[in-house]
Amino acid sequence: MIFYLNKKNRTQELLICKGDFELEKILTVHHLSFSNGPHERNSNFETAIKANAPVSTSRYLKTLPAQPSSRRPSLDRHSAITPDPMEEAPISPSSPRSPVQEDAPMAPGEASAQEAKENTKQESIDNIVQAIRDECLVPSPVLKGVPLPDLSSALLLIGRKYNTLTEANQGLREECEHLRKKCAEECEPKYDILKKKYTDEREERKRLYNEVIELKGNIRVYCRCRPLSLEEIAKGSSCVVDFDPAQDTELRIICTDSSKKQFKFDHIFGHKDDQDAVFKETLPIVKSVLDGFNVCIFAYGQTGSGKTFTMEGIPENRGVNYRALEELFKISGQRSSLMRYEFYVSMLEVYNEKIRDLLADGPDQLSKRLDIKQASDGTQDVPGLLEPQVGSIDEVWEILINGGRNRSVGSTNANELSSRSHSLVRVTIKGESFVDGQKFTSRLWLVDLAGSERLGKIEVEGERLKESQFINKSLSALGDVISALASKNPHIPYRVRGIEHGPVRKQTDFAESFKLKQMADKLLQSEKENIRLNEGLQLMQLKYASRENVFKTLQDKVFSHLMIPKRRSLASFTPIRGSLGAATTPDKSNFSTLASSSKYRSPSRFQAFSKSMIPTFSSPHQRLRLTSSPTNAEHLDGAHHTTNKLCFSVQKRVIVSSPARPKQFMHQGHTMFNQVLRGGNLVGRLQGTAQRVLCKNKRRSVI
Ligand SMILES: Nc1ncnc2c1ncn2[C@@H]1O[C@H](COP(=O)(O)OP(=O)(O)OP(=O)(O)O)[C@@H](O)[C@H]1O
Repeated sequence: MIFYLNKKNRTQELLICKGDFELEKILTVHHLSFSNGPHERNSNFETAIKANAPVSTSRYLKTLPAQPSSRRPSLDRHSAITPDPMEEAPISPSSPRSPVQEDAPMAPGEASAQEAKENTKQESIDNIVQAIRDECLVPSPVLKGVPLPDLSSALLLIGRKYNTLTEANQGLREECEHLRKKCAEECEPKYDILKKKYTDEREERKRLYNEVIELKGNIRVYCRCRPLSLEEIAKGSSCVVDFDPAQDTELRIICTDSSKKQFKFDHIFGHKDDQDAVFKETLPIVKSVLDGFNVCIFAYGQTGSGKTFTMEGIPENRGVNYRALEELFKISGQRSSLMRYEFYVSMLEVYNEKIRDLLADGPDQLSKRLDIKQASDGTQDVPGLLEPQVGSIDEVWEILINGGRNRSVGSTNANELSSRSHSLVRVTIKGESFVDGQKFTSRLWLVDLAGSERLGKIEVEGERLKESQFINKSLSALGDVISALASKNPHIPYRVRGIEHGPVRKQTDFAESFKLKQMADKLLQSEKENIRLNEGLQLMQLKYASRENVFKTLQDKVFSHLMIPKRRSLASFTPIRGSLGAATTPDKSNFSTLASSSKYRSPSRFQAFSKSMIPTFSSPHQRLRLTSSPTNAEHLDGAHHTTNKLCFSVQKRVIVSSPARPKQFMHQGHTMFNQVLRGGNLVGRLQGTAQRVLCKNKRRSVI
């Protein structure tokens, strides 16, 4: 061991080297004085080292190197510990000779041996220095410039560098602490604001996303036309799809009778569109899973149309499943400072109406029957389904490959590797926000359905036939479900009525929806018309009520007029029988009977009598028309002039010649009218209208 001192101010550093010059550690020694001789120095060393580190001081002192003068550390005056000539020789075999030994005369052989030893020593020192340089604790460029033999200077430089760095480090620590405090003081309120902004922004993004989805329709349908296979080309088959790339939402299928059937989709991919183009369209909806939305993407179509190619793809041209998961991992990496995500993958297939776990190991596990159960939160689950956690896309790919191997496929004449089951990949995502601690679990379903098959065309039998029947049955059930969901049918023919689906159904026939819209418009129109007619009717009723009232008042007046001042003249009065439209001849004998009877004197009796004699009219209009009609006039002229006159006089009094009366009638009529209004619970608007009608009626009467 070698000790060197690097003294700085009142703090000194003890550089402890292992072996020859390999720096082992640096100890800080406080208030160490070396000025009073070696003994004191030794004891000071011991004290200092004891105070700083659990090391054996005597051992250190004994191994203090006695270097040749030429190589003795030329420490500066502050850092020098010169070896004590009184000390015993170093124990270390590698230590150089002591200064005492250096002065003794040597034999020539001994000298050359000594020289060889020195050279070896020098070599080892060089190696050590080189090692220090290479693995230097302080790789200082200054140190690299130090000449090799000047080890003490090198160590000194290391020490100095160390001190400087320690000071700098301390300074940086303090500065860092200061900045941290300042940052906490200044940024905490800003952080809260930012956090709130972030939360609001996220909510807004969710809301907008929902709106977009709503506008576009939750169910989006894309169509992909695969290119003709080599086999089809060889057979001379031609493409039955008529598709204009400029109009990427409309597609026509050429039927066998050359007629065309038109279909509409959200987007149509032609045979030149690759896997990437297809995936890009699904990307926004896939991304939404990371915001907590449940998503299902499924491929549906006839056998051999390219469903498995689209969903699974091939290793050199991977499909939606792989790309979706790759994207999810990518985005989760980008959001790693804000969110923590966990991914779990399951794979299952529905084969002949049985659920099989495709990730199960061995035939026993694979044949284990699984069921769909409704969870307490209303979601559906398959208890017992394996759901390994995945941390990277490579793990996912491995799982997809393994699961795919377990899938039931068979050969039909429509597709050599036809899927005989519906395959489902379920990705469960558990997310947690670092900002507000919000947690969610969402699911992405990637479904490759078995192809619909025309049994006559694919000519299957036995097991394949059974499979085909199951496939077609389940697809038809799915068709019913989708149809019911899309048309908002109250009865959904499967369990899951909680599904939210968008208001827009892209696959809808537009002509049909236009028809429906027209019908709805008509209905609305007729409802409006109905309301208008009802209002008219009420108005008419009011009119009628008010006129009836006027008529009643007139009638009363007529009879009171007849009864009191004209009693005598009534002797010549013959009541009119029957309707005025066919007015009867006045009958004097009747009147005589009436005049002599006691009934005559009683106004009420008279009223009863007159009511029976004077025809009633369905409306005041009718009465007015009647009294002034020429037919009536015919009956009222000649011998019955008095009666006629009376009639006219009544009319004249009431309607023409009595200016005070109409006002009074109007008041009475008004009061009655209000009563009618109240009785009929009619509103002020009608009241106003009716009042106008009443006045109008009155005016007409006066005229
Ligand atoms: N877009 C495409 N480009 C090139 N080849 C395709 C494309 N789509 C499908 N193919 C090829 O057509 C063949 C049938 O496709 P695939 O097996 O995916 O059909 P499928 O609809 O899944 O049939 P099934 O319902 O019987 O399982 C495969 O050989 C596939 O590689």
